[in-house]
Amino acid sequence: MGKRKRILFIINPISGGKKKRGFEKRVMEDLDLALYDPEFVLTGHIGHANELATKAVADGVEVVVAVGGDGTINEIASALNGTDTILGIIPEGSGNGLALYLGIPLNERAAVKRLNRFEHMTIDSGVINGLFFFNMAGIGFDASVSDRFANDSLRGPIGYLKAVLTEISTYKPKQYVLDIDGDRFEREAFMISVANSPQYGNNAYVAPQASVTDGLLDVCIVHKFPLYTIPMMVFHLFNKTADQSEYVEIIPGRRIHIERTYIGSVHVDGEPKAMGKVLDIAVNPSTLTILC
Ligand SMILES: Nc1ncnc2c1ncn2[C@@H]1O[C@H](COP(=O)(O)OP(=O)(O)OP(=O)(O)O)[C@@H](O)[C@H]1O
Repeated sequence: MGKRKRILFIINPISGGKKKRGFEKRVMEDLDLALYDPEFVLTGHIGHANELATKAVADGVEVVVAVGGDGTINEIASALNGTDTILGIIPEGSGNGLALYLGIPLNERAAVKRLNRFEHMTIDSGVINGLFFFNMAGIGFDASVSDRFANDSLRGPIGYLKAVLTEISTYKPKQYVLDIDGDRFEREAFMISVANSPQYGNNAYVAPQASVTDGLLDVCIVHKFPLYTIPMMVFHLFNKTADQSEYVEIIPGRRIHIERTYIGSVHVDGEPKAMGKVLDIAVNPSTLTILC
């Protein structure tokens, strides 16, 4: 038998509103212990997963598994990005955008068993004002939603829905100037998402043509739309046809510069981050290896 691979499970105890009690015991039943030598640790605060993953990389751990949602994945993947350490995902979030896109099962046991295949792929990452993202970053309406969601104790898809419905009745479109690979665009937008993967989470596809391996980010500009078109917009989102909506414009690019008229939240893989009026975004091709 060859040397077993060190695998560290970093568990977010609050993500997705699930407690994850007994997680370690269940993993020990399903993980291939001839292949892996597992360790487990719980996160205690925001940023802790990043600290733990940075240490794991330095210690030569071969696989670090994010047990949580896109925020937990972001913290861990930011530490693994550009290194040889491989990311694993057990989706326990509210949206699970990257996991759903990669086809990782939402069922915990199935996701653990899938780690035993040790099949992996290398994906692109994005960077916005120095912060990495792997799924999606965005400004406007969706950033306001992530701000509201982060400050609400209700997690899970119901928590998201509540944040969306509260925000949609009051949100006003804003002015933006964009430069995408040297082409200038002036737009009034409801929101602008910069997509590495096609979906936010919960199978809501804002940029259906996006790919995590094409060396591009898809800039998805959602224009002001009349309220009566909301059912149609929602249909497009879940039918993977957002690019066919007359209110949606999608422009792929590698280097994106956005100027806005206000400072405030930008969401980075669903987590709100305070940023200024100027946003510089770029894609880094093939930087993160993930078990899938
Ligand atoms: N012990 C903890 N207490 C409070 N917050 C924590 C703790 N550990 C991690 N966090 C923070 O919880 C936040 C939410 O985590 P995560 O994004 O994984 O779940 P989610 O928001 O429910 O799912 P998704 O991003 O898929 O919608 C992250 O910002 C993370 O830093």
